[in-house]
Amino acid sequence: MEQLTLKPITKVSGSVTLPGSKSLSNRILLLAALSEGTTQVHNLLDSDDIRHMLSALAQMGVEVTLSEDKTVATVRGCAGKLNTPNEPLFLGNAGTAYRPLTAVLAATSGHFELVGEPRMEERPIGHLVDAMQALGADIEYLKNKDYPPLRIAGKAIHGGEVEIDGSISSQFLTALLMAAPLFAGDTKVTIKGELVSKPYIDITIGVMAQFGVDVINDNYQTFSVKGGQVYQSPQRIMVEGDASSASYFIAAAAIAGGEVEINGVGKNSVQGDIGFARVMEQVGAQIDWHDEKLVVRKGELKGVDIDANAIPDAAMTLATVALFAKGPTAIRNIYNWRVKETDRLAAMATELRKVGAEVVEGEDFIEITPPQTINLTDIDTYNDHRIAMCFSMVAVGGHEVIINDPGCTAKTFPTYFDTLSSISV
Ligand SMILES: O=C(O)C1=C[C@@H](OP(=O)(O)O)[C@@H](O)[C@H](O)C1
Ligand SMILES: C=C(OP(=O)(O)O)C(=O)O
Repeated sequence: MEQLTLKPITKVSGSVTLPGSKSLSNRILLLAALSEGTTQVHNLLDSDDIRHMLSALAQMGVEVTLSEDKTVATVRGCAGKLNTPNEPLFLGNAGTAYRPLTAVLAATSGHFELVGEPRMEERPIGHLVDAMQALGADIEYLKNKDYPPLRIAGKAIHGGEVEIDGSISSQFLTALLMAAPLFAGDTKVTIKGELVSKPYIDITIGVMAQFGVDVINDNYQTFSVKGGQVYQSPQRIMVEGDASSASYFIAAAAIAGGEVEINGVGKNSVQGDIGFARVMEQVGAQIDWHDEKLVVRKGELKGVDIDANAIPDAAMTLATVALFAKGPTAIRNIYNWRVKETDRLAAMATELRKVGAEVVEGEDFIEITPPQTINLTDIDTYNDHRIAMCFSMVAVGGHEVIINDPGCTAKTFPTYFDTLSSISV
């Protein structure tokens, strides 16, 4: 296994440009593919999760041309008509590819098998399949009930009233909303349970609007979408920088600044994870907010106690910032960390204890008390890009750390360690 030794970093300073948002990139690619018209997508993320969406679209006959650096894509829309692929669609561990494709393909004529990495087969999808089956979709589990892989016989879906459980992942509702305009009639979706990760629904509704489809959101309880629509290409669309990826540089500057300019997200960001910057202000970071960039400096850091349900990805970064804050940090209402790339609550607790922190791992929370001294250790990353990136904060805090399998950042940020090194002193 590859290992990366990060030497102690005494200061970070300079400027970084964020890669495009994963959440926006995969939503935009799928809607561009389903559209009438050709869409030029700028600042597309080049990472594993996006590659899986691109190869699935190619297998279904969608023409996509990529610039040499793979950040500009020209997508020739198929106006809702996809080909039956010859092989199963392999979607890695990309939730933003697997879940939306499940709903959309169930409403598109053709036969499809959706497969993924072993971990994908442990990530639930039953709430989405239940809702689609209630609408008449023909979706079959190929191994275990409620989990991928799936076989889908696409067919006309009539729409109507449907309930969906929103308590495990917002991606199920995102998927249903993205498919709903393809249904013959109108759809009204009612949420069962408390909807998690709400800001991702705003991203979905925002992107759908850019492709000409309105969603009526009644207080995150019911959502209405008109049927019988074809997405309309906006012709040119720009992917904002990735706000979850920004979290590592915000944290690094707060711990070891220097001054770091982070280009690509700012006060106008459409991504909920920009909320991490507000949390870091509470922790003690000094942040200047611009329209499309943040400038972050170090501060006196103190532990906070937050409900992180709205920012599940960026909140992981707070767990390693906690190592360098005064007093304990609590991150609450994050049960669904357990069903992501790995069981992130268990993995974070284990690795934080290895560096010396005192950790309480609850069913849906984690409390971290910083250690007196940081142990030199290697960090297991569980094929989870965010664990690898989060634990680079140990080096940023002035302590050598060894990251096992650093290549796992390829899921969303293949150049992460080079970018961190470019601002490290
Ligand atoms: O819709 C999206 O783009 C995402 C939603 C979130 O998942 P959950 O809704 O499962 O929390 C987030 O963790 C994931 O990285 C991306
Ligand atoms: C949870 C994540 O990914 P996915 O889109 O596969 O759910 C993530 O990127 O942290």
